[in-house]
Amino acid sequence: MPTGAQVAAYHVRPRRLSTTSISSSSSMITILLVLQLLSLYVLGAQENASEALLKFKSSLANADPPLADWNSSIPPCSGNNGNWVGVLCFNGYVWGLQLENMNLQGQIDVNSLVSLPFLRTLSFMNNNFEGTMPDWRKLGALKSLYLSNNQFSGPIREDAFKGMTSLKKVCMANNKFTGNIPTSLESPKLIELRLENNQFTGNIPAISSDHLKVFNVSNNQLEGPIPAPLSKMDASSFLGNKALCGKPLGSACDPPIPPPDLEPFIGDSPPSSPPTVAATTSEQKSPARMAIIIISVVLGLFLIILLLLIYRRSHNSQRPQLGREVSPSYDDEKSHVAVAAAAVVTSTNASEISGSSAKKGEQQPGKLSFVRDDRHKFDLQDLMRASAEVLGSGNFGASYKAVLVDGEALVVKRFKQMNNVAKEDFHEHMRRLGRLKHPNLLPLFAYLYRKEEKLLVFDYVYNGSLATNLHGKHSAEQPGLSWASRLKIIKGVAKGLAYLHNELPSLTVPHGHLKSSNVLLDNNFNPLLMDYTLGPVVNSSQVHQILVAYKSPEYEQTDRVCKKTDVWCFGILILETLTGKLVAKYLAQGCGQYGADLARWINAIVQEKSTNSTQVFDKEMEINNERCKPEMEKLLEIGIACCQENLDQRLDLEEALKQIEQVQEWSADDLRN
Ligand SMILES: Nc1ncnc2c1ncn2[C@@H]1O[C@H](COP(=O)(O)OP(=O)(O)OP(=O)(O)O)[C@@H](O)[C@H]1O
Repeated sequence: MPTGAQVAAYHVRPRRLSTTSISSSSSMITILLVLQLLSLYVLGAQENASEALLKFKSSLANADPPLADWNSSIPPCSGNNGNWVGVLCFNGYVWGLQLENMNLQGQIDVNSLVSLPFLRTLSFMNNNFEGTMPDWRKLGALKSLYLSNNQFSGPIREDAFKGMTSLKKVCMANNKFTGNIPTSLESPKLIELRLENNQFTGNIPAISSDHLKVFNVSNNQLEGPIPAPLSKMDASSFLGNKALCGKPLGSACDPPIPPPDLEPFIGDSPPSSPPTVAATTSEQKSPARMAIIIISVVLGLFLIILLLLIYRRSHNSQRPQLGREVSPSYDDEKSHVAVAAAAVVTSTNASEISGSSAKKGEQQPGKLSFVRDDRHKFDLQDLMRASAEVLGSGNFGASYKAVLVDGEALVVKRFKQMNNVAKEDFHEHMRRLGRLKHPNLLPLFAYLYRKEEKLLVFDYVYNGSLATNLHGKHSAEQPGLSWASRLKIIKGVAKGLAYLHNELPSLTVPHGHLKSSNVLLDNNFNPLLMDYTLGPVVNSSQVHQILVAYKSPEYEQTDRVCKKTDVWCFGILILETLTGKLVAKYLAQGCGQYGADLARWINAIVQEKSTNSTQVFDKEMEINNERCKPEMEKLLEIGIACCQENLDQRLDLEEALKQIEQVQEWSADDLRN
């Protein structure tokens, strides 16, 4: 975004020119002329911007209807307001394009954007752009570039970002990029780089920006050592690759293979003595000798490995094995939980070791604390023996599904941003969570306390989350959620929330992290809230970044959250459930500027509702069923009333629940008639 100073500086250019050409006789005339020139200049700039954007639009496929209001009858910007959809303005200038979720295809005509001097941010996320990476270098002043969730493919040239030294955020996740990660991405100002879920190969370049906060290359085909500056990132940022090694992953890297020109020295003349001309000549003449050397080295290595294996076997049979035995069929990602758990074991401090069966001197796992009496207990070793897979990585860290030997499926969630709370306070809070009991809450049943990280253990829920059910692929066998299911889910969520509010009246925001991936669905599509009531133990410096509640308008405006903040999160959940529109990226850390984007997301739904109330609903529901439609509309009204920025106008939870229950009663009546 251009600063006022930048814009002023830009205005000054024509002023200097004009002052030189005007005589100094009358300063008044000068000022008038300057102002006139200035306004001509601004008008000119507006026209340029219109032209540039219309040229850009003409290169797109499917631009109408989403960009239908892009036309020259009105300038793209008035002050800080964008008159054209997706155009971000400052002081009358275009500083960004945010063309997301529009099903856009075709070419991105970078050249046409060159004449927008203050363009700093571009987002084309969640569209259908295909083909190779456009050449952005002509937009050298760009600060953020969001291309995630498209179909871009092929390799990216090494110098694709050369000279773009202002880049702070680059998001290219969920495309089909191949080849190496371009080294030109090493912008010194980089804060965020997201490349996950592509097909990048080779090594990770040494990206070393001091500002880097978000980095993700998971689910590519990368290999080799993780560069040292990136070792401070979370391990989940590197999962699902071909063969990455080093910190923060558990796997150590192999020592580097000696360069080929050193090989002739092995077992021959000492490395320090330079090869004689005679020796060199004889080596060149004797490939057979080379082959013998290579074979002996390979045989030697084979023997060493064999000896190591024999030693490990006899060693292991003498003492219990720590960590899961990784069967050869497990892929890298699945075995990672064992690595994670092993990390917990090896660094557990002695006072936490479960005592009863511990033999002196043996390494023991940390002790799991169980918070419910109605569950059978097991220890961390059982967990480590479990087969495991990564479910995903959220704002806190990764979550793993682990199936115990007896077939019980669990979810282990790692939390790293909970290390500022005193140990006893943490235990007390976990016990408090353990006492909560409601049909719409997923119960916490065990946890592990370590200073640097915490593990929380829950039941695995087979039907997935509301998010995956809403936004995943649907087919005849797996249809989308029906209206009745959605209503049942919303009602259950409201009841779970109301229970938390009643049970925890002293908490400012009793849930604090409500979003569709934190609502799981049991076999009967009853919702189960998870990740609730974590606010009191999350590091206060990170709550804003991590918890959804802290992305609310009131937090942005007043730095405070309140009970109605949960209602705001609930309102968004209702709108997402009814429209099927993806909101996750607006709530996620990083990609996208939060406040304005989310407000726009809500407003777009409100506007769509007023122009065509059927259009706004997810087509997967029975939108043409005349008996359901009034109910859907009523629920939508409630959702909107929960999303009001103004706290006085926003429903309180009790009222929202009451109104939602009425929707269901009408539904039952309707169906009976
Ligand atoms: N108990 C569970 N049973 C089944 N799936 C689960 C369970 N817990 C989490 N998941 C799913 O695993 C995935 C990762 O969850 P995780 O909680 O780590 O991230 P998130 O919900 O996306 O973000 P956040 O960390 O902000 O809560 C999500 O799709 C979530 O719905």
